[in-house]
Amino acid sequence: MCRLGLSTMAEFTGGDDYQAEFDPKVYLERFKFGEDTFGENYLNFSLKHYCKTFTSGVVKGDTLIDIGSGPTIHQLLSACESFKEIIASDYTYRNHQELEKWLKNEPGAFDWTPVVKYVCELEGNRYRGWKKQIA
Ligand SMILES: C[S@@+](CC[C@H](N)C(=O)[O-])C[C@H]1O[C@@H](n2cnc3c(N)ncnc32)[C@H](O)[C@@H]1O
Repeated sequence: MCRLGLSTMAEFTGGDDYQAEFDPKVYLERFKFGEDTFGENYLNFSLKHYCKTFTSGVVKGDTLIDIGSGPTIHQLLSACESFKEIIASDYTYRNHQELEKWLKNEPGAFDWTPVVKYVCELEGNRYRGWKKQIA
């Protein structure tokens, strides 16, 4: 059994701290392939595990609700084929704005193309223009 003491609990970052301090643009820097070693290591690791989890066929259903999506979609890519609907959510308005910008293809939106292509390669190239399916 895992017991969390008060000192451990106090280290969690609260929603208001994210609202005040979390900068989506800075966070997104780590999702640029080929530009940052730490970010690339994290991305490679997490994408491989998301792929393994969702292509296993064990984790699937009608609706997936992602709590604390931040300004990112990488965590949802491999889940697209396993759920009919995916709901991304976050506490901060700046993260909402960043995702909206990407959804609407607005200038300055983060370019997820290299990440999407990498995930498609991991999954055996099942790239089928999935963005068109986003409502
Ligand atoms: C470190 S980011 C993770 C972003 C993304 N899920 C990823 O894997 O890269 C954590 C996110 O959780 C959000 N968050 C923190 N507390 C939350 C809460 N109580 N409800 C919803 N989102 C929350 C923050 O705004 C922040 O965007």
